[in-house]
Amino acid sequence: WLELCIHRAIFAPLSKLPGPWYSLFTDLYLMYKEFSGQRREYIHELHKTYGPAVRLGPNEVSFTSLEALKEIYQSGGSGYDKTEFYTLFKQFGTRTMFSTLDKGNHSQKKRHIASQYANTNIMHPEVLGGIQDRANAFIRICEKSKGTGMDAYIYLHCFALDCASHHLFHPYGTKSIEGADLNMMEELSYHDSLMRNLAQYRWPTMSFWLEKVFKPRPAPLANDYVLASSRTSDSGEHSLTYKLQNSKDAFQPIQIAAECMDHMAAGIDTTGDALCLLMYQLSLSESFQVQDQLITELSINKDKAFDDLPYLDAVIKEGLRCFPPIPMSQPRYAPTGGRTIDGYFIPGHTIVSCQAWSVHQLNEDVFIKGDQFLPERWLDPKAALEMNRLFFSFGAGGRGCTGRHLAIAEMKCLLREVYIRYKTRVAPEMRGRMNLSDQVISSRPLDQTCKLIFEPLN
Ligand code: HEM
Repeated sequence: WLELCIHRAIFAPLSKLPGPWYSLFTDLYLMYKEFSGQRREYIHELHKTYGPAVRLGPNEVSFTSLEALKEIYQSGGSGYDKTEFYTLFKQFGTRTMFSTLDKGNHSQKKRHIASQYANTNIMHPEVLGGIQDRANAFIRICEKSKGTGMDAYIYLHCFALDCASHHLFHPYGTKSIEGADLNMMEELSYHDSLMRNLAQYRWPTMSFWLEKVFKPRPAPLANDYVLASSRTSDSGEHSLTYKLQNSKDAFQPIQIAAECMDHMAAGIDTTGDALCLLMYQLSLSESFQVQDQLITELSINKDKAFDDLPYLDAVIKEGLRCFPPIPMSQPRYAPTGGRTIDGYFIPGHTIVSCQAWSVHQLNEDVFIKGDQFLPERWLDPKAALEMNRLFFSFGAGGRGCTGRHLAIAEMKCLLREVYIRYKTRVAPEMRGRMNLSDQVISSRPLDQTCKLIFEPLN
């Protein structure tokens, strides 16, 4: 033990990195922060104290610089391989594109999937029409609320579920906004599986016993729905099911179901939370001026496509920058032989990562007043170019978010339909706390409720 401690303190390459002294010897304190839902903020504070490269434990380092982000996530196209952390995201016992660890297997799967998420496919009437239909359904709920507080958290998550399932299974998408599949949205979004997932990740050899203490999260409605819908033989040509079923026998039925389940889960909380956190911010009195400017842009450009509205684009970008739905570390292994990152030698198999929360706030030369919600910052093309390089809400490189065009189309479509008709403000009876509550990799509003008032314009 003494030898090991001396080695870690003096000779190990990570001893040259800045970080708290105890991180040389143990990651117990990091684990305590993880289990108490404070990992993201803990790492953020460490970066504020120690700078852009911080040792988190004897085998783990976090970075915030552009150089590190490019090296870890974009070098060679897809960056470094994922760690076993992603095993937590297997579906039906199967590795999906997201939970595949190595580059080779990942790019094989991605070859069959990516085209269905390309912007040209998302803009096809079959896909866009589905999003528009769901946005119209959301507006009907706003109309019904008649100026009283409506829980936007619920209906925005329903919107996200309906849009994702439409893209996966068209014409068998859910209709949770109307109430038919509301239980499925609740089953997928209102759960508390942080402890179970973290315990499984940290002590995988004890899985058998952990299963007894932390019961698996049941999702019978979603499982049945996905298993049945992914087997239908008449799904739309632009849906993911169609593409996977016709991918030259590359996917077995259970793999198709697993992939679809993964994308449905990936699409609900991310897009739902992003919209909820953004609409809440817009509904605070301090953002009324932003809201007014958005309303003006929409009202004088009624005939324009949502992609031709620069202020709408800036509002969404700034929302995702300030409140990234995946604000936490995206862990990767340094390749065999080690690499130099940010001027430090990092041995092979060290866990390295960046977290969007810190990347977006601590690069103050690029994100000036980074802790403030200022959509205008995206209107200057030169500044936007710099900021885009550090924009990490969708990850980066070949393993970044496949669904980003779908998510952006959903967000633009919904915000346009809302702010062309309504001004929103926080309902007086709103008691829910909107602070970010960390889950395993994503964060969500702490109390999972957000009451807003939709006041008709004119
Ligand atoms: C605002 C909404 C969204 C955000 C912020 C978001 C963010 C992300 C991020 C950060 C990653 C990379 C995570 C990592 O490497 O650890 C990711 C991956 C992924 N996302 Fe999203 N996502 C969003 C919406 C969606 C939607 C709507 C879908 C599909 C319906 C989707 C499907 C995926 C998939 C399949 C991956 C895995 C990509 C791969 O491994 O190649 N996402 N997303």
